[in-house]
Amino acid sequence: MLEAHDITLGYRPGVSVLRGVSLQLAAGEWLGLSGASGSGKSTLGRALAGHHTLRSGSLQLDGAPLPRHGLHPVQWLPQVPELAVNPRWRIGRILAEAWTPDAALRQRFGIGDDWLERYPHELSGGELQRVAVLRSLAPGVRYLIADEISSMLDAITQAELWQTLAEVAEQRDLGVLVIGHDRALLKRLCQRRLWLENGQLCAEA
Ligand SMILES: Nc1ncnc2c1ncn2[C@@H]1O[C@H](COP(=O)(O)OP(=O)(O)OP(=O)(O)O)[C@@H](O)[C@H]1O
Repeated sequence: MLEAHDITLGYRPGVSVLRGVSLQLAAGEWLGLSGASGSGKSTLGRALAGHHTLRSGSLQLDGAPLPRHGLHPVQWLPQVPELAVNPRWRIGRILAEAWTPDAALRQRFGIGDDWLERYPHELSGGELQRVAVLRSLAPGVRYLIADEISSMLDAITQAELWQTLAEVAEQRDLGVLVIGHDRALLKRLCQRRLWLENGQLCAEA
């Protein structure tokens, strides 16, 4: 279980983007998160993946603090995959730095063998997003924060990406927090959905 207890954080002194936010995400669960633009969804997603210093509150994985070093068991996947990869590395090296997915899994994500020799700018945004998703699935990763990851994909590629991710998540019992503005998509993917407003979370129907 991934848990946030009463977390508060912000960027500017005296201004908190999140104010006492608590949530629980179980292994194997898909949880949706939406809210108006600027409400703090990405901030919360990055915080869960250990990218922010909290002003107060805590994060726990199975009742213990999250590790400070090594592979983080919670991986944040940003909308813009360029943020997740080194632009000067070829795709093969980008993947290998995280782990070595086998050819069958690469194929399930539609990643061609010839891509491995290319640089990130030599792939489309949607292709690079699939690389970033596969890269995040290293053994030891338990939770994914999918922050608007499919909004730049066409409908068919989007459906294929979610289908593949759902299969892998089920096999590995991964918990997934899906952040997005597309409420129909969140409703389809997630058993439970939350809404972020004024720095606080509430349940969404
Ligand atoms: N690095 C930063 N430095 C300062 N302020 C930031 C930073 N990142 C985000 N903010 C501010 O924090 C608030 C929350 O931003 P965040 O990106 O978390 O919102 P969001 O709900 O994900 O928005 P969107 O739906 O538009 O992606 C916004 O007011 C934003 O301007």
